[in-house]
Amino acid sequence: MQTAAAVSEPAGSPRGLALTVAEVRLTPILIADPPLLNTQGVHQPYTPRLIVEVVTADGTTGVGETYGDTRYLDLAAPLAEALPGHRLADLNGLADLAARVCALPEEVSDSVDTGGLRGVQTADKLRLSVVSGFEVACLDALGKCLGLPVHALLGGKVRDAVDYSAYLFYRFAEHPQGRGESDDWGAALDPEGVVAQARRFADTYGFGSFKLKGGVFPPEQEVAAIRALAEAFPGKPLRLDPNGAWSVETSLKVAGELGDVLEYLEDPASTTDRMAQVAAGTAVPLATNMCVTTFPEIRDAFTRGAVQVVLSDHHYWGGLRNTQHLAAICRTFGVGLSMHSNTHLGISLAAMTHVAATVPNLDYACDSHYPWQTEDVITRRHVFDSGRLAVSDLPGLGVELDRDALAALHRRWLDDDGSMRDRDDAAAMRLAEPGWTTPSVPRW
Ligand SMILES: O=C([O-])C(=O)C[C@H](O)[C@@H](O)C(=O)[O-]
Ligand SMILES: [Mg+2]
Repeated sequence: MQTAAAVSEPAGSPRGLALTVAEVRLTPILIADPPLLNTQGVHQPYTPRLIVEVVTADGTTGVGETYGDTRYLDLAAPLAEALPGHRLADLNGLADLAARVCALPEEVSDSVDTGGLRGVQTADKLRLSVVSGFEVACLDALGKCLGLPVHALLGGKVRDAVDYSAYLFYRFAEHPQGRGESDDWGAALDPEGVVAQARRFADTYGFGSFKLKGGVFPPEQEVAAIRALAEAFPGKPLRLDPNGAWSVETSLKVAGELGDVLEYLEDPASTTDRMAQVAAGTAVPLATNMCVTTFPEIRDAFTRGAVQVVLSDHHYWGGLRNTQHLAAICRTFGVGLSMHSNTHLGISLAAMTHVAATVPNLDYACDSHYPWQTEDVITRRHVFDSGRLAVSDLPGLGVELDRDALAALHRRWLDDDGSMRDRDDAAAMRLAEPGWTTPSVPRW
């Protein structure tokens, strides 16, 4: 085991070498995903992720995970090539290195694409999403070398367990045209289906708060589903997230109808401007993982009171340390903080849990898609107990790569004809509803 002093060893010394990246492995994979509905369409049967491994000169391996669509892979490749020789502890240098070596795709500029479920798509955000996977891998390796858990490298945990929330989706029983894997959840397309799904989440994982992904059906149907949840789970925190599908007027109407049971309303309307108008007309807190997903968006949104809770996603924000910086800014402005989740595996869930453990102002139970993911690349799946995950004190992230599982999921990626390698919920929906296109917002 290395000592903490070894972090500052000269790079050429034997101990310094042990803390230096010697090799990077990138493994794109496709993981099974159920037919979950959102305002853009339905999840494809398989979704891409990228697994990052950094290997030190003494053979220690650290793992990270991030989005795996082609545009992320294109940026990850040159960073992987440039990383050997980089010191694990030089995390600040990672983003600089990425800025130097990653040529951005031509179609991404700093001002394009304000739509989509992941908020703006700027060049910086795309690159930071890639950097996040490398940062987590370096932290995992560093922790293993030093015998310290990642939360200790981030300054130390302030809690021993992190609360998660049940992430409910309207869903089909099967993927359109019977593609992909089957499961036994059945369809959830009405309030009864949503309550049954919530009941199973509560019974299996002990979750005590519930988020419903909305923007799928006309708002009155989703209001009815939230009312049904409130009746089935009296007093439990409830959230509704239509991913910006509503107008300001519709958002205010829903806030008025559900104000007594909602913990917060998540991205009822798209854009900071619309969110500010909604916030001005309701006392229901507004949360976002769409209009504040980058540092440059913070000032406008916070000074206008457009959002009361930021749902951080360490991938978007550039890693675990940037998430801590975001937390400090939120604290300064009196804005709440929690965590967003997209389809992800156990490496990212471990990373989320480590950073969440270090943030004093983590005010709400975090989102996680993890219960929907039946496949993983770690040897022991995370287990929610009473809706919480214990914070690991093992060195690094505390997870171990399952090489057989990784190889099988990579094989699926290799065998794919290209149709699953970039997430496209609208394309998947067209198989159920020919002619479907991504609805423009506001949809209602
Ligand atoms: O909270 C959110 O907005 C999300 O998690 C966005 C995701 O893309 C979600 O809508 C999904 O996976 O369908
Ligand atoms: Mg959201």
